[in-house]
Amino acid sequence: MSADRVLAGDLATAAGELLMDIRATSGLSGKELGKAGDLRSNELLLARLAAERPDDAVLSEESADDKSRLTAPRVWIVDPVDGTREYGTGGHTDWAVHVALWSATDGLIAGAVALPALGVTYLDDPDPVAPTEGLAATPAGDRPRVVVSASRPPAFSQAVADAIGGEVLQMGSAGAKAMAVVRGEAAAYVHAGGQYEWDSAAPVAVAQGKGLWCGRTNGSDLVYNRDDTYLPDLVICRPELRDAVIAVTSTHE
Ligand SMILES: Nc1ncnc2c1ncn2[C@@H]1O[C@H](COP(=O)(O)O)[C@@H](OP(=O)(O)O)[C@H]1O
Ligand SMILES: [Mg+2]
Repeated sequence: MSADRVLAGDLATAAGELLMDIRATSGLSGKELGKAGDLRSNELLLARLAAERPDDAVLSEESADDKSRLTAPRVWIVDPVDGTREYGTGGHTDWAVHVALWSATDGLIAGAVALPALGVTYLDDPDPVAPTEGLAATPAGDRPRVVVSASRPPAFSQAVADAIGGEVLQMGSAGAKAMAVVRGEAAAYVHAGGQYEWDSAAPVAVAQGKGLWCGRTNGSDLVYNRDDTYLPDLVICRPELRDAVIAVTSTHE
């Protein structure tokens, strides 16, 4: 396994353990807990990357954007807490730590998504993931689920579900929703209306590694390490559903 992939996994796991510790011992909750978690997880990720990959650039949700990344051959794209709202709320499993590595020649070349509340970290390797529950409640039936943002569900959510004979399920965190597809708890994750590169880079690296289809809602490729980090829409789905999903999402722009 590549040393970069191992490092991505180690960093996401370590930051996730720190976040669990902060949540258990800080006495904070809600927005205050989210703020503390963002800050301390970011510090851990930046310190470890500076020590172990001093020549690489970093793009983090919680750091000022250093534009030297635009000419760097390798850029780590990290989200110290994805699903900050859910992290701050007791009892949620749908929040994540994202660590991805982008290369100027090959795009996303390593990625890890930790789901700390479930004690698991997924890597962008091709190893199969056994079907699991834990993010979503056990479904009543066997209809495929389309996971969408709980706070900002896209207007086309129900139309996508109808197109694949499925149902809509709201869940926090882009990483958790992407991992719900990886884990077989959902068939597709669709988003529109706003997001940034750090929200999707690591989830997409992992999902692509597992053979899922990832792209924009108009069917085009996701492009990372752009000057403007706004990357507002996203589809991650089982490859056989790609055409049916895009047929709906591409007409809703
Ligand atoms: N309309 C929007 N504009 C900007 N960011 C958005 C957004 N909708 C979702 N996001 C971001 O995407 C991530 C997943 O959101 P959601 O849980 O709603 O699916 C969150 O990241 P953070 O928690 O890292 O801020 C959230 O801020
Ligand atoms: Mg995020």
